[in-house]
Amino acid sequence: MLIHHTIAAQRAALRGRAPIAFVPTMGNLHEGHLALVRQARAAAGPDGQVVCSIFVNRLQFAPHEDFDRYPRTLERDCALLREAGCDHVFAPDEAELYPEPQGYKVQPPSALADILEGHFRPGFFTGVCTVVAKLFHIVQPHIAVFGKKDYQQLMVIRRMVAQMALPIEILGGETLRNAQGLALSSRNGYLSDEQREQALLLSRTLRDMLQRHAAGAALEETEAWAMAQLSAAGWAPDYMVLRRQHDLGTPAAGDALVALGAAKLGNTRLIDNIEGRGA
Ligand SMILES: Nc1ncnc2c1ncn2[C@@H]1O[C@H](COP(=O)(O)OP(=O)(O)OP(=O)(O)O)[C@@H](O)[C@H]1O
Ligand SMILES: CC(C)(CO)[C@@H](O)C(=O)[O-]
Ligand code: BAL
Repeated sequence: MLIHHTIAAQRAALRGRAPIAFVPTMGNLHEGHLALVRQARAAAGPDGQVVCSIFVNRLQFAPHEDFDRYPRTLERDCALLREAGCDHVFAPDEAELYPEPQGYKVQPPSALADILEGHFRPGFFTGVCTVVAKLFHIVQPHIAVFGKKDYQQLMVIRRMVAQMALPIEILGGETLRNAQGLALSSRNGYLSDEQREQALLLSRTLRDMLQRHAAGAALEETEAWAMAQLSAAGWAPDYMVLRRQHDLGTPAAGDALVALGAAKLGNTRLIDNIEGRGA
């Protein structure tokens, strides 16, 4: 496995073997990331190349968010990636990826990017699309793998690739959870032991939302119930909603559903989602 800190070195190293399968991350890797890398390895095949990028992208963080304290653990990450079958780690610093202020940006359509995560993190998806587009230009992958844990992000990237006619197949990776159901996330590292137990409420409530709705509860009633559950347990929920899987619009009868939620537990903001089928 090779580690590259410059765009030139990454580009030069990738000449030759195809297909290239790419997993973009912000580092501080856990089993969820490694599952995406294994998925990329399987998709690339023994003759292809797997690239994982590690870059904490300032553009997608608001000034009050956790950019500065986001964990940077490159050495440990590289050891895990080697084990998981990665061929190249692309780990540029900010001066390499943004040598001048990034004035050219990729702005996704409002209908998809200004709802849910984008509503509570204004500009987030512009930051994500800009860095992902730039990484795509550098790595030029044939395949890229994104986790379903960031459900809306996966959808935004799929639409970007389709509308921009990028020759990249986007694969979605299932959300890895711990034994109790908590979605693995780098930000779980901010939680105390007690908060880790409390954090289970997020996935449980999402699951309960799907069940309640399937049993006949109205959409608004189910969403209000979920918000109240979290608030009563001391969380500050941003949203707890049922949407249709296809485009995150308001579901109609028979649509395949996804329950999505984001909430703060103490100072830590967690997101999760669970796919299901409605009444
Ligand atoms: N539990 C998980 N299972 C599968 N994929 C995941 C999981 N957590 C994150 N990913 C995916 O890994 C990729 C990189 O995500 P990122 O580095 O932001 O990790 P993260 O754990 O989601 O961090 P954060 O706590 O910042 O949300 C994304 O495509 C994301 O959806
Ligand atoms: C896709 C990504 C690496 C872009 O910075 C980030 O949003 C993430 O880790 O999900
Ligand atoms: N996992 C999505 C990246 C972020 O929260 O900034």
